Amino acid sequence: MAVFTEVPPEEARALLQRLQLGELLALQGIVGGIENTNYFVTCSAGEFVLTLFERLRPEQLPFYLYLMQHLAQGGLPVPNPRADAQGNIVHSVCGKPAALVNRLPGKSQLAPGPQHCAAMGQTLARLHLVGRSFDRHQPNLRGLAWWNETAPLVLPYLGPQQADLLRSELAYQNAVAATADYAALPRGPVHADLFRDNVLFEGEKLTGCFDFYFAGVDTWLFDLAVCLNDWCIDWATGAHHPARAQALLGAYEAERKLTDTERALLPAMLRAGALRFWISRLWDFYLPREAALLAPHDPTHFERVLRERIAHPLQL
Ligand SMILES: Nc1ncnc2c1ncn2[C@@H]1O[C@H](COP(=O)(O)OP(=O)(O)OP(=O)(O)O)[C@@H](O)[C@H]1O
Ligand SMILES: N[C@@H](CCO)C(=O)O
Repeated sequence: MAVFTEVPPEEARALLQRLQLGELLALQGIVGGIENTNYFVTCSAGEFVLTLFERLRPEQLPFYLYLMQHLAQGGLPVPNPRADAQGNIVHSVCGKPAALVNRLPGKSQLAPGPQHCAAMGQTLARLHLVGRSFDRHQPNLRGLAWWNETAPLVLPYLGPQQADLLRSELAYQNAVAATADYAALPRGPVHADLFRDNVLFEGEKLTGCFDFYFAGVDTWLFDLAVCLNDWCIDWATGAHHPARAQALLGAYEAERKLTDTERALLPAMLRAGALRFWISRLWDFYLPREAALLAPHDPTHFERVLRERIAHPLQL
């Protein structure tokens, strides 16, 4: 359970009052996530999700919250943060920065078929296109600079083969990032963590994308690679699942065609997407915070995915 901070009902009531959302009817801690404290809040005005930010600094939050608002206003099924009478969307609860967003309907589809992947591809392309008119800027804080900083912290815990892979892949990604082709990739606000457990469906209809707290400005191709690495693989081996990958890419390209440079760099970005989550999972596993100990994600999964991406680059 990832409730790092217990929220007493009085604190939730005070927030609802500030936001003019009526009476508190129920407050329930959400078991699941590993980054933030989350509660479902039921009140007279409806159902909401309260998030207390445990790691992010208050000055980093407006980018995420205004991006969600921008995307929601652009017609995407994204939670829309509630503002107080002064227009503030970053609140304070139990001394932590916090946000209250509408609860989206639906359930995560953890065993998606091609139809779900197509819905994901279409929504991802729309998210990129609607994001073009968002005027705030914050880099992807889990990008190359963070990989370079964090790899030395986890290397001491790895065996020699893992350490070799981590060092050589990091060197490869630094080299890719220095090329003119990489600099030419289209970019904008990206979600950067759009895994199956951050998306909701009712049947085959995609009804929600949430957890924008790793979003940032980065290449659209990186975002696409993160999705392909989670939605379109054989979960046991990490190998590509061709039918699902085709469905996701086809639906994405029906909204926005990939450039030739993007097509050429997709195999490298698939490796980058695997490396990013291998490093963050190693970091959470070997250098955990207290509550994160309860449900660390398996780092070896992304080691496998990375080895697969290197051994069998995706042919478009
Ligand atoms: N707006 C929303 N509408 C419906 N359910 C939501 C919403 N936001 C969060 N949830 C629920 O809360 C759970 C945890 O949220 P979230 O994934 O954002 O937490 P986190 O700690 O940031 O997680 P992660 O480990 O994925 O980074 C989700 O799995 C989902 O069930
Ligand atoms: N999606 C991440 C967790 C952080 O959101 C992972 O699976 O490692």
